[in-house]
Amino acid sequence: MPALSSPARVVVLVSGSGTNLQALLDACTETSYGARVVAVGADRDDIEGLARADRAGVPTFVAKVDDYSSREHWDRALGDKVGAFEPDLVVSAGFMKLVSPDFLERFLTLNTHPALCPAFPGMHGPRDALEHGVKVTGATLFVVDAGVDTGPIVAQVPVAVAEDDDVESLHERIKTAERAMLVESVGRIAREGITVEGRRVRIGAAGR
Ligand SMILES: Nc1nc2c(c(=O)[nH]1)N[C@@H](CN(C=O)c1ccc(C(=O)N[C@@H](CCC(=O)O)C(=O)O)cc1)CN2
Ligand SMILES: NCC(=O)N[C@@H]1O[C@H](COP(=O)([O-])[O-])[C@@H](O)[C@H]1O
Repeated sequence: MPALSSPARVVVLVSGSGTNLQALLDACTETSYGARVVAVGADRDDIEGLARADRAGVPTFVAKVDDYSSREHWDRALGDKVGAFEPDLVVSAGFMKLVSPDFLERFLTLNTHPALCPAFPGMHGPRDALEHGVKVTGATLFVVDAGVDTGPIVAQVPVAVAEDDDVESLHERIKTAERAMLVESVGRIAREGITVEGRRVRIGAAGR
């Protein structure tokens, strides 16, 4: 991996409430954290994630699939909007669109997912975990690849499923653990670097 800027330049992609984004924005107020959110992008307007960026004084952009003649054009436009901010790292945090191999060639992209990958990929991790009856689920931070939630794993955190959980209560508890994992991992990557060799991800020494 090429050396990261100092502080590392991070573009965050969101589709909804943006609590993971907020956790990163809060962490980035400390110079010692080592990263800076340089822009926030979304696939839709009028979401709290974009409002959080506005309040923090961080530039935003929107790329809606319907505004482009094809999914490929959308993906290229998204990549160009991201690229304009010259990120060291892209963090997909509740971004509900799959990105192409071309996008992933251009940017080292992390995604946070509310399940213990490879279990329960897709858009409904907490629901699928509950329906399956698992007693432990959690969250995974991974390097995005061309599959759906299949990329090399950076970090995972377990969360116990309670007997009286519904999808909302379980997802909220996962999100609390997920935010801490995301903030810790992105900060370490920014300060220490990251190496991805096949499916093995290492943060530290040789990664910068
Ligand atoms: N190439 C990849 N792109 C992304 C991944 C990934 O693993 N590989 N992770 C996502 C986030 N994600 C779950 O973690 C996820 C997002 C979206 C979908 C999906 O099927 N989306 C549909 C549309 C849904 C909608 O707009 O409501 C789609 O993209 O057409 C599955 C998993 C970030 N990107
Ligand atoms: N497969 C993608 C997916 O399910 N993403 C999940 O959406 C939530 C977004 O919360 P936030 O908008 O409050 O950060 C997070 O739990 C994230 O892992």
